[in-house]
Amino acid sequence: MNRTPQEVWAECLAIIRDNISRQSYRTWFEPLRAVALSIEDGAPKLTVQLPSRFYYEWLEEHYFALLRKTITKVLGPAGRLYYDIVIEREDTEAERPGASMQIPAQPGGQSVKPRHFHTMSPEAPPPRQPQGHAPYHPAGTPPASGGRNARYGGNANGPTSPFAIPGVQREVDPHLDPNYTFDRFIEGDCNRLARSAAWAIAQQPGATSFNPFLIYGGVGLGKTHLVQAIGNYARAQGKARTVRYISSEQFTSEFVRAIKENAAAAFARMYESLDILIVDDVQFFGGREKTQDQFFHIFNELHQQKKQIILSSDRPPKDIEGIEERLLSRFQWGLAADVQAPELETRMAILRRRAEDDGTRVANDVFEYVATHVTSNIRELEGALIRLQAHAALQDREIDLELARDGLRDLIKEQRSALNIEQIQRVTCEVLNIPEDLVRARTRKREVVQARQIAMYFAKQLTKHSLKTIGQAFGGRDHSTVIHAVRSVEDQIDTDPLFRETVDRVRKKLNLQTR
Ligand SMILES: Nc1ncnc2c1ncn2[C@@H]1O[C@H](COP(=O)(O)OP(=O)(O)OP(=O)(O)O)[C@@H](O)[C@H]1O
Repeated sequence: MNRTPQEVWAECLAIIRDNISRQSYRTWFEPLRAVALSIEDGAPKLTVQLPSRFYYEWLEEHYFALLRKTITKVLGPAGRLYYDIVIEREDTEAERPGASMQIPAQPGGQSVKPRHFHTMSPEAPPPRQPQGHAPYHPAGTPPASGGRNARYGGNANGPTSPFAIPGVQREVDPHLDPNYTFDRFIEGDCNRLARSAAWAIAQQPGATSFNPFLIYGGVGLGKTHLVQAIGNYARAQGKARTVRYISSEQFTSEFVRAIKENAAAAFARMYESLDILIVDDVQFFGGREKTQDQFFHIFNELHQQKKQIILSSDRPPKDIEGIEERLLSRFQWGLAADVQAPELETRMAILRRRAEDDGTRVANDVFEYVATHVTSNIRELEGALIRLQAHAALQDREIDLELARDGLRDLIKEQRSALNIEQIQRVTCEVLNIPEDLVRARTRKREVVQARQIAMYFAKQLTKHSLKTIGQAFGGRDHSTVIHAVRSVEDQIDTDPLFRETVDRVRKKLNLQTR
């Protein structure tokens, strides 16, 4: 082979460029570099370097078919494409067994970047979810009696209860929103564990050790989306016949109604017949003893039968109040995974994806502008985009930076007055490039302590919270730790120019949030 990798890749790029928008090309393909061309087992193999794992995931998700077609055209049907992903060093590596790698320092005095070779050939794609949502059809006609799904009803009060319609075989309404799919869920550091576990469960509901699977995290961070994606996927792929998504509040009112209508037994039987039960916001079971008791029995029955239970909560299981110990401990039998506020990169990707799905043209810098300013949660991020779409439609204009500034002025003002400790933690961690949860964790690693102290310093400067409240927000530390942090930051600002520069960068970014 006497062509260079760069020449081959240039040929590929020419094809790719003709097939996608200029903006997508610039974002996703221009930063890629061809690094090797070889023959392996008689097949030509081109290796391109990607700036991060994020690119890899994005390319695989969005451009897999195009890449395969292109490589086949340029290198022939046996041609293969390999990715070489440069992964930024994670400060938590030392704490994660198996995640660290011994890497030689790169020439040129740059900070060491671990390199991780991840190979991917177009012939061997990762498992992918088919597009769309297949309607649920029970296999054949439901059994007349005896089958699990046939066991509804027959109660003295007639067919008023949704669980009891004598003689009628009912299909369980899954209550799933078909838009909540894995395909539409953007993965980032903030949700990686939860997303991976959800994906594994969707392949084999009830058969993994993640049973129950509990996702927890703040408002609007994708818990409902992810738990429903499992249900949608499992149904579409025939991995589960009966799925039901329900919020804990709806479950409670259904139960209350079932009792009133003398249909509690039918209620329980219906839930116990499910292949997958998804209960959202389980924290609202708190204080409802009868409902908890009923749920406890359903839980046990399903778990014993190796049926999948999926739960969500706005806080970790140990912090859920008013729930009986026996139920709480069951919540922790499987896997509890958190979702956190997305980092800038993920916020931008979510916006981009939403705009693409809606077929809205949005200037590239608008994504950055919106994602920089709307940081609280994904629901608000989507709300900001909808607002811009409305402004653009009304004014018959494209969504550019000027329109974004105008359209979001009020929203951003609101955010300004609402700068809170969480935002300060998030921004500080983004600037210092450490995972946000570590500032609330026990770790004493030097860089984490530094980020924690800087965030405490700004929390003291920029919010009206007491030292005690600030300490609490950093993993339950006391007020003296906050005083120490503030002094330490002030001292270092005076004595260490590099440190001062770091603090300034955080301050600038915080100002950006509030401008
Ligand atoms: N990672 C993601 N990728 C794409 N869209 C997302 C992602 N996370 C959340 N969303 C979208 O953000 C919106 C809010 O998400 P969702 O309702 O799942 O949040 P939640 O955590 O369940 O919130 P709540 O606690 O208020 O119920 C939804 O429209 C959802 O599709």
